[in-house]
Amino acid sequence: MTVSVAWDAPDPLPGPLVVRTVEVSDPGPLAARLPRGPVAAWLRRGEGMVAWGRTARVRPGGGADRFDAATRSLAALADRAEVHDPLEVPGSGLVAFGSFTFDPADAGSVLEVPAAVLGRRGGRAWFTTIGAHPAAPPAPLVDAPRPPGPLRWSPGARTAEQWRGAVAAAVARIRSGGLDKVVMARDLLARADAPIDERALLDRLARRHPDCYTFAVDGLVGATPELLVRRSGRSVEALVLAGTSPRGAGPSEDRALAERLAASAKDAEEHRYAVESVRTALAPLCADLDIADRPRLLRLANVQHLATPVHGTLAADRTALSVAAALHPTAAVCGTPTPAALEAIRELEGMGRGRYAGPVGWVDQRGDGEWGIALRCAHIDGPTARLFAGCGIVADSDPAAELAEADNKFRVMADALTG
Ligand SMILES: C=C(O[C@H]1C=CC=C(C(=O)O)[C@@H]1O)C(=O)O
Repeated sequence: MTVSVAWDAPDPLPGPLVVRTVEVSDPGPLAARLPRGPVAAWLRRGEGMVAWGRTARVRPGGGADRFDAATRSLAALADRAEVHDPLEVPGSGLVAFGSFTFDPADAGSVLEVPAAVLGRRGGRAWFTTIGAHPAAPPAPLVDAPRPPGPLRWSPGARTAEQWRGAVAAAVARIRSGGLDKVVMARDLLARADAPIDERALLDRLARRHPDCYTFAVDGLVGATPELLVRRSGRSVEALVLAGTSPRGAGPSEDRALAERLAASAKDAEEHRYAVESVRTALAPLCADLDIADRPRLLRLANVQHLATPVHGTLAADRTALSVAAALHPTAAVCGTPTPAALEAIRELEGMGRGRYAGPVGWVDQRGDGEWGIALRCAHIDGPTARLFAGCGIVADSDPAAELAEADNKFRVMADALTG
């Protein structure tokens, strides 16, 4: 396996990497500050970070150790960094944004160090420059992002009908034994007349989905509700999601749908597998681990989910990325048991997931960071967007209902693209 660190300056590395963080006055909505060019973002409820430019990029290739390979490259970079960071809050100083493939067999994972970062946490804002030359401080944008114009839509790897058939095949496989749950996903393609400006999507997503984590890393853009891990010192947190219902047209239908979700044995089963996969991964890493006994309801703009909060204390020092690596893939996106579910996904989905359903987020030089599961997202490549949505399948799943659920999940990105 190859690990490459590609610099936008000539090799070998251009002397020490200078990282400078300064406190700045409130910059207003972060997404509105992004200039044109490569961007990265992690935003929720007005806090988080936006980043631009590219000082270093690591492409660790495929393999189960792609997370370790990226971590080693980042550590080598941190070793030669000269960091001036008077704030020392999670995300200040040297920070990298990453997005990893769902399937260990797939190449395409990326960890990148931007040239400039604008962040806000707990009401304090900062600006960081990373690189041999200081980047320009954030200024009001002269080139406001343009939303995509008219789009042409087409099916991805499978038509709706074919995907329903794949879900039926997954149900049959579960009923025949050896597999308890598998998450089946599908993709959808949209094509614009001109390159899609990710900044317009970020702005819409962050405003419409304040309870989700709006993210962008190397063309993967979305708003995920699922927190794989937040690491702050020895403290870790996660929010496990699985089990979904639509939103109602009004409050009473909404409540009725929520009650049906809470009472559904099928959704409880889906959810239980996801929680147990997180417990199994975190228990060996934690000195204490607190997982709620019963899920609560998480209401989002287009769906409602069963959600279980998780809190723990790490037994030994580990970076946020290393904890994310230990957790991936949870049964919220793969299934139970993991190897049989991964095999079923490879055989039945008929597509490569790329970085959809993989960890996406950031890690700083202290090891703090936040990683979500890349859901409700699209891969933007020039004028094309490839949207993804998946659903947990258990023995009692109904393929038609799962198709409707996937359509609801597509809406997050479809609406961000269309207006
Ligand atoms: C796989 C996805 O959602 C997961 C997260 C929450 C609820 C899910 C479900 O109810 O099936 C999925 O496990 C997706 O949005 O593509």
